[in-house]
Amino acid sequence: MSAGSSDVRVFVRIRPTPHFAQEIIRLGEDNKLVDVHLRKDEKLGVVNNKRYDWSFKVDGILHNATQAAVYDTVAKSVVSRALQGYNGTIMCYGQTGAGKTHTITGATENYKNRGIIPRALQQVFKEIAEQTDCAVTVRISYLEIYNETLLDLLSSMPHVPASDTQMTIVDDPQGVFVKGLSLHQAADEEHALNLLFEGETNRIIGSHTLNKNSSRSHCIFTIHLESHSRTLSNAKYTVAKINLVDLAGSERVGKTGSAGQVLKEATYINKSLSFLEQTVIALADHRDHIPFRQSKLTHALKDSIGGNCNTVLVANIYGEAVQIDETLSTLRFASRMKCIPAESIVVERYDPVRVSKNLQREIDHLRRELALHDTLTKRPPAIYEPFTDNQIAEINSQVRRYLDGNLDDIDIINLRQIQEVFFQFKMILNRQEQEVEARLREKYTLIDKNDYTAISAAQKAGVLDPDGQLVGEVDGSSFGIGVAPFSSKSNQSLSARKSKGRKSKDLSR
Ligand SMILES: Nc1ncnc2c1ncn2[C@@H]1O[C@H](COP(=O)(O)OP(=O)(O)OP(=O)(O)O)[C@@H](O)[C@H]1O
Repeated sequence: MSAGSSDVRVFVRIRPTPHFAQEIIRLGEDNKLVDVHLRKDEKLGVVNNKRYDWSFKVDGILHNATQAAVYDTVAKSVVSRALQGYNGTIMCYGQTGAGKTHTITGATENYKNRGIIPRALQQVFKEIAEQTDCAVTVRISYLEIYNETLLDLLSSMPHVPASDTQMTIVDDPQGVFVKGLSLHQAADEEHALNLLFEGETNRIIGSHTLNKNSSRSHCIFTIHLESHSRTLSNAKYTVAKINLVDLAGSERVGKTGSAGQVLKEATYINKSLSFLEQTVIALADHRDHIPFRQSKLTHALKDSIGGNCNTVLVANIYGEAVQIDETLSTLRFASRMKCIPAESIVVERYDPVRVSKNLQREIDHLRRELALHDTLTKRPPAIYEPFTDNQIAEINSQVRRYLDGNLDDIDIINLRQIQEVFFQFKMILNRQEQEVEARLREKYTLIDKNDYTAISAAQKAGVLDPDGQLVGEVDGSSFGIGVAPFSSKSNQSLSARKSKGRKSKDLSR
């Protein structure tokens, strides 16, 4: 497991407009400061509690930036690091119509204006082609969260089995995953782009005053990368994912003129974004409890916001004066995201097939090594295979002869033979104990030494004295205290004690 430092990084992207409110929104010369200055409301008087100035520190401002420049600034390093095994998330947040979908997906009809996802796919396959030491498998999934329901945007692909069961978000020690979401292996960039276009056509889009193509859902396009070494003996491999998140935009329904279904959707969107904000505040405050499970969105993003992930937020703002409340709200969210701690690590896994092959190779090597030593020291060769029935019978016979005094020593040959000798000793001992017990039962009625009722009855009958010693016979039967099975060690001594004296001759028969 290796670590890499990566705080949550935050960029502000401003949607181009001829009416940019430069008297209200001032961009720092270092391109890292956004100041918002509101004109004092004369009607409220000179002294009032209303705040008029804000300053937001970010990692970069993308003003009039091309799609290519946005990609290089925001995404390039996240993708490169994902190919080294670090999880990455790029998330676009902002009011409706501010340019989130334009940033993350871009204009599909215009190659120059393609967004982060198609560019990330291009970079992934380009870098994979350049790698000589690793073989990387790319898989794609595309999740939509619409009105708190999980939908698979790639379920219409061939080979995806129809499923009646609802998808669920599962917390797994290896990360959060969506059970039931289809994963599609993509052999090349073209194949991966087809998956993106397929998912795009299935997205739920609505229309309102601020955006005629407004996303009515949150969408997470995930590139799953599994990287195996080309050196076959190397069993380690890494798994990483890049989540590209296009959030639905917050909206003031009065402004957007939403009604009916679009209004219902807006309510769900605003509610889930409010839960996202609460989660971000809890993470930034290092609270013990983070309310990830409050909504599907926060649950699905549980391991994608900070923590073990290179997380980048693009805060999309619409820089017109009339949108300043929404801009302020987006910038506040952005500055909270910036406080979330993150330290991504590469989690290495082991390929069980390669591990087993390596171990077999190691065993073969050690056997050859041992055989060489045996030859040099003129020892009998070690045996690695299980004993045959004949070999076991021979060892059993040796042990018997040893116990009977007909064999002085059992030659030690190897570990496996020692284990078999011990096992045969145990078998013979068990069998002898059973025989002894059977003979005792012929002579005695054995009483369980813990069966106090039976012992007391025997004492009353006068066959056992108060110390448990045998004193007589009842109806011709002798009594002894023992327990079945007789071989139980704790009781054996007592039985033996009972047997001694009077019946030892019988036992030696
Ligand atoms: N940087 C930009 N350059 C050119 N056009 C842009 C830019 N940002 C946004 N647009 C245009 O603005 C319109 C709205 O953008 P987009 O759909 O991306 O907004 P959104 O934030 O995703 O909205 P919603 O939350 O409603 O889905 C689109 O027509 C888009 O092409």
